[in-house]
Amino acid sequence: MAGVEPVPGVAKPDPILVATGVRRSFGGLTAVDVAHLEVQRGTITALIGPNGAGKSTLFNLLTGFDRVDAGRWTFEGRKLNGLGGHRVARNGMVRTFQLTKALTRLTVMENMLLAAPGQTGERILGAFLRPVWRGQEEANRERAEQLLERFKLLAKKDEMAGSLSGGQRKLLEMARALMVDPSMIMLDEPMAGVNPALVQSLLGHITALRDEGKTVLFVEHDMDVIMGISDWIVVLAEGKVIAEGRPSDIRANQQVIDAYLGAGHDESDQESQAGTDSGESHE
Ligand SMILES: Nc1ncnc2c1ncn2[C@@H]1O[C@H](COP(=O)(O)OP(=O)(O)OP(=O)(O)O)[C@@H](O)[C@H]1O
Repeated sequence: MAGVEPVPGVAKPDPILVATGVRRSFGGLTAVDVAHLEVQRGTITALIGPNGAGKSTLFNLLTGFDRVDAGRWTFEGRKLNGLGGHRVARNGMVRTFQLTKALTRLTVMENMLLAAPGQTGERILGAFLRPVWRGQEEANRERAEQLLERFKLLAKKDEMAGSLSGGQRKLLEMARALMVDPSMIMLDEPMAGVNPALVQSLLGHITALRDEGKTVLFVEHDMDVIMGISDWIVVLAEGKVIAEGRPSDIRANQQVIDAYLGAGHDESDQESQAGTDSGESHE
C-alpha cells in the first residue's frame, strides 16, 4: 500500500471490502456513522478506538449480525447488505465469536463441526440424500482435524470447549472461523484473556493467515499487538473514522492521541471528551 495517503476514507489499490454511509443508532445514540471505508485485500487491518467507539457494532453490521439504518457495502465486489450472518460467511467473510455458554458445553470437535458449511442436519434430509450428507460430514471432520492440528488443539478434540484455557479458546475460535475457508476473517479482540505465553503463538497464526493470502480485520485494545502486526490501522471514535494509516502514521496522529486520552479519563467524563470536537473535522 505504498503511496496510499493516511486520511480517513482513502481509496485502496485493491479493496476486498468497500463500505459507504454505514449508520446505526440505538435510541438517540449514533453508534456507527462511517462515511467511507475500504479494507485492502491481503492485509492485516486493525480497527481501534476508545471504549464505546462503535467497533463491535461495525463488526456486527458488516457480518450480518445487526441491521444498518443506512449504508451499503460490497465484499469481493458483491453487495452484502441485508444478508444474515450465515450467508455472509458463505460469501467468504467470517468473524470469530467469543465461545458462548452453549458452545463451552460441547466438545472441541463438535464446535468445529457446527461451524462447517452446509449444516443441513441429517433428520430433515430424505433417505436418498443421507449418503451425500455422510460424505460431507466425513470431509468436514477431516478439515476440522487438519485445522485442530494446525492450531495445536487436536489432542483436545474430545474435551469440552469449556475446559480450554483463555488462549486455547481464542485458537478454537480462529479454527472454527476457518472451517468455511473464508477469504476474510474478522477477529474480535483475539488477545483478550490470553496468557502471555500464548500471545506469540496467536500472533504467529494471524500473520500466517495474512501470508497465505487471507485478509484479516481485527479489533484489539493491546497497543503493542496492534502496532506490531498491523499493515494498516483504522481509528474509530464516536462511530466515525477519525484516522487511518500505517502504524507509524497513527502513532504520530494528534487526533488519535486526543481520542485515547479522552477515553483514559474518568468514565463519567468520557462522552463529553472522546473526540467530540476533533472527530468532525475530517469528515
Ligand atoms: N444493542 C445495543 N443497544 C443499545 N446500545 C448499544 C447496543 N450495542 C451497542 N450500543 C452502544 O453503541 C455504542 C458503541 O458500542 P460498541 O460496543 O460498538 O463499541 P466498541 O467500540 O466495540 O466498545 P468496546 O471497545 O468497549 O467493546 C456504545 O455507546 C454502546 O453502549
